[in-house]
Amino acid sequence: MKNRMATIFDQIFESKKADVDQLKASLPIDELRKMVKDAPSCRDFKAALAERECAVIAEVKFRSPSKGQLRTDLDPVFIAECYEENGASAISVLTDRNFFGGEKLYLNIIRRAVGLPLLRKDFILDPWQIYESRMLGADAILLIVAMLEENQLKEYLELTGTLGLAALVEVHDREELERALAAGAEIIGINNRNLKTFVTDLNTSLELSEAVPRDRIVVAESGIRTWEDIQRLMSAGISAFLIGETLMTAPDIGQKLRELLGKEVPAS
Ligand SMILES: O=C(O)c1ccccc1NCC(=O)[C@H](O)[C@H](O)COP(=O)(O)O
Repeated sequence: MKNRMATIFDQIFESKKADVDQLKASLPIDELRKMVKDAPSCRDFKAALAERECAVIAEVKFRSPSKGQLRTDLDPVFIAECYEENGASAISVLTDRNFFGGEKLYLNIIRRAVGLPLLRKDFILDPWQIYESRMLGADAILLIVAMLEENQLKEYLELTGTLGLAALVEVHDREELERALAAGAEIIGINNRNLKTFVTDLNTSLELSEAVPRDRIVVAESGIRTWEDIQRLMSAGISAFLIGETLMTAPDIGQKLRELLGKEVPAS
């Protein structure tokens, strides 16, 4: 990982690396590579974002490092169906168990229940996980610039494309954005969450999106709570939004999603 001040990513990196090392020992990458050949084709994540004026990637996320447990009724399929019925463009599925209460199995069961493209939200440190994502039923993966060296980012982006997956390349600041653009990222996620304080600030997306060429898709990530937030981001030309906590903590998930899409006025 690149040299910088310690953040939550350092803890996640150590834990993830230990998991991946164990997995690689039990299933060598060459075996996994052979298995991928029989995987069904991917749903088009990028097109799903591009075709709407306001595209929400709705996240299935039961726990977070910043807020702890978000929801106790753990029914990922019910939540995904609710997202699809109420206008989501894609679904983000947390598969990290240790920090986010996710499961890899969720990708498989959600894929069988809905027709939307699925983003595997995890911490990718090794090509093994990219092949694994394809096997698990993901249509797109998250590549976090802060967790990857320059050559890794390029290599992983290339492999992602070769396997038919899309990549959401996540940045937190100007320097990471430049690295993402130089690596050829087509979908740039701008994360509004400060990794040291966990405070979210939509100005991060507003400011950094100005430096993204118009032929790339910008996804504003984290801390989006209202239709007004979305309108503010849309006025800066952003048209895709990754939303977890606001949906997962809502008493009526479907209603909250319709509100975020401007299809329903919030109850006062
Ligand atoms: O969600 C967290 O607390 C968190 C902490 C540290 C690293 C990453 C974290 N979240 C990952 C995400 O990118 C969010 O799940 C995603 O952008 C949705 O954010 P939100 O709508 O604020 O749940």
